Amino acid sequence: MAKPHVTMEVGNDGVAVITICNPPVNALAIPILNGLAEKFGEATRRDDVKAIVLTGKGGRFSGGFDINVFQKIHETGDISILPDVSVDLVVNVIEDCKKPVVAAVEGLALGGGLELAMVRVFLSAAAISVFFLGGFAFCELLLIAVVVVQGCHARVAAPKTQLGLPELTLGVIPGFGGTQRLPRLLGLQKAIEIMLMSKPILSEEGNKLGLIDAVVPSQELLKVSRQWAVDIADRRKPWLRSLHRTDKIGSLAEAREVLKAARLQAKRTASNMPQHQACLDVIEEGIVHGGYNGVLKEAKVFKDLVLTDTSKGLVHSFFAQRLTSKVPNVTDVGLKPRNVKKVAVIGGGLMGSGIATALIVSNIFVVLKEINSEYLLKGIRIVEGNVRSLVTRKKLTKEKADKALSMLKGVLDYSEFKDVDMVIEAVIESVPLKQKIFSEIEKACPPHCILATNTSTIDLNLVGEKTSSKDRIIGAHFFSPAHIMPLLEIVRTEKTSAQAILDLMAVGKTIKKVPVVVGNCTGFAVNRAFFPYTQGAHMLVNLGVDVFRIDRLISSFGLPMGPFQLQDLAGYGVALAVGKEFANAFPDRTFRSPLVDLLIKSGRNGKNNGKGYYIYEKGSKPKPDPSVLPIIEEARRLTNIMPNGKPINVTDREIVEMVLFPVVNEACRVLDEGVVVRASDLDIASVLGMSFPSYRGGIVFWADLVGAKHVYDSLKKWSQAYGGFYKPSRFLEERATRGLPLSAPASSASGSRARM
Ligand SMILES: C[C@H](O)CC(=O)SCCNC(=O)CCNC(=O)[C@H](O)C(C)(C)COP(=O)(O)OP(=O)(O)OC[C@H]1O[C@@H](n2cnc3c(N)ncnc32)[C@H](O)[C@@H]1OP(=O)(O)O
Repeated sequence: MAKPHVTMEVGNDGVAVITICNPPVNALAIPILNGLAEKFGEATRRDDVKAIVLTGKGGRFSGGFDINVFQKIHETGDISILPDVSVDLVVNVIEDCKKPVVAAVEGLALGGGLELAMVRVFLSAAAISVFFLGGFAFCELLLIAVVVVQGCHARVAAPKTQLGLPELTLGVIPGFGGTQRLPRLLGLQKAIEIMLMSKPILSEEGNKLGLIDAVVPSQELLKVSRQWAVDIADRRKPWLRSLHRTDKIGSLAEAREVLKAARLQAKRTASNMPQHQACLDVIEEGIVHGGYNGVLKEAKVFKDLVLTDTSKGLVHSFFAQRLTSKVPNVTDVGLKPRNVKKVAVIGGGLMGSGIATALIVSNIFVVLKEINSEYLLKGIRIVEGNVRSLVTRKKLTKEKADKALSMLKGVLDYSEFKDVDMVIEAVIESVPLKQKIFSEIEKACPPHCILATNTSTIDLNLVGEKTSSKDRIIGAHFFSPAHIMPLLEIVRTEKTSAQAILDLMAVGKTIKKVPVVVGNCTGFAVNRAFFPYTQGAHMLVNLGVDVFRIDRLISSFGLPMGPFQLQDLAGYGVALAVGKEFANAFPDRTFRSPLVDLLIKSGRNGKNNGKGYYIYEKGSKPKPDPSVLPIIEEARRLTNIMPNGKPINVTDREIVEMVLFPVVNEACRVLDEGVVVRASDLDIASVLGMSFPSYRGGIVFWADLVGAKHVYDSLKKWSQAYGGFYKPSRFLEERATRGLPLSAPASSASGSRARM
């Protein structure tokens, strides 16, 4: 593959077309920034160049600054590798260039990519200044506010080009001046929305808002951009005169109101992430003290944020998610995914209907099978409801919803199965029933058909025991609600063929899930690692800690709700069934709490009947129910584990750790047994399947930030005080004593047993 580079071609029209070449997304890697500086310098100097068009190769303008650089900083702690001179040279040279520059934007212009394209609008004239941050020199652009704009500028875009500043999703803020320019171009409200929600807009909307000058068909993009550049150079099109624009920002008082509302919103939705408030501070600086000061503050804050744990976690999550699509011996052996056009889903309950919904909205034809017309009708109604709710939430247009529903066919027998490419069984968790279904579908389906089960606990070898198609048997473990939750665990046995895995991965991507390939064990990767989560919480309650305090602390840590509210939401039946499954599989480390049984006996079933740990009333938030306290007391009396009969005294931090370290401990076993290909797969699975906060990077990444030694020492101390539930695993002990991160590959630690 060619190294990242920048090309320049000068045409007879006097236009130099400068092209960023760094597939697949033309990330602004350091060689690209250097290349841009060089080519802009050359174009500025050459007499035969009168205008410049900046574009990206391969139909994508640029996906922004190279995120690998952030990762390197996180690994080494060396912030000096952040480009200073090169970035500045680029900006400075582009800025200083006295020739018109037109950005020809296609596909996407994100982050630094969009900021490059925006440069000329806001910046009028530039000079370089050097200032010092934390001991190293950082060249930065100074805007001279009083100089009338000499440059000119335009952005021409192809239809449906994505324009956005998603830097906050990486724990930083826009760092090439985006915090200052976007509000001036789009107005404060819209710019804040784009930055804080990291939500791109399309070129059509950008055109309406004034960010894009023209939207033209892709095949005409370069031609029109060249002509535009020539027209500006020849003064047929006006030179944009943009001093420090404030026309779209409004008065200071109005701006402050908008910022205040945004701050409140960010406090509610992103309380643990510093980049949101920081971004608003930087925007405010520019509004109150002018764009120049805003740019200076942006540069400083950007560098501070790159070093935060939040940025480390989010950048890790970014790469971890993408790494899941690389599965040794599956994606690297030259196989091609086969086309899956028609899928049969067996079972029209919540899971089956959710899966069917996910498939049809992605244009895959679905045959939904039930055992009788009453159940079938119910299933179809659920699918219709799911699709309608996607329309209500503006995730789907009405036309697409109608098309999706036309791709669903309900059936009561197997006659439609003769040409399906995949079956996904989603019936109740009963081994004999699943075995019967699998031996039937083996006969009813064509020989290439993949036979998948959505079981969340049953051993796949058992499911396929009565078939002779073991290579086609695979787990497709969706998370509820299946049409919304982004994780798809693909469970393989020793016999599942690489082709079947690859095909299911491709289907997963088509239906916009993140497929993570895992091994076959009780609970697979996510449920297995998280089974001690609820038990850890119950252990604490039985040790005398307040239920609502635990929930509050876990929510403040960043999970969407605490373990008890989650139990209310899922229903106690689920809690009991799952608890039993894990107690059978891992009796040595199961804590048996009588609390759920007592709650059921007292007529509670969580959110389902409006009575759980919380009171559920329509239209209001769940309220802690004080009448649950005597039931908890009864549970404590039965377990009798409080030392000297008195509640334990624990800090807030210990509470969070006593719930989550047992999860880390089980995650260690998952790693040790090779259930996941790599630790980062478990990280992303925990984020997407359990809503573990992505800004903490996932369960293993977070544990490594905390430190394996601290996790190990704590668990050891608790296991001595409170028993085997906390006993550190062999893997954790080894990593902690050898000073190795939990995420280090098995080869870094002798004795680890990778089984995949
Ligand atoms: C100073 C500045 O203000 C700071 C910045 O600009 S920070 C960067 C801001 N930009 C972003 O956050 C965009 C990040 N990228 C994305 O959202 C998506 O990759 C995308 C929408 C561009 C493309 O999505 P999609 O087509 O699904 O491809 P996707 O699989 O995600 O990416 C393709 C490859 O490009 C890489 N990539 C994408 N954006 C990248 C970037 N900005 N830097 C480095 N690599 C990047 C991915 O890691 C992946 O690599 P792989 O093939 O080795 O796994």
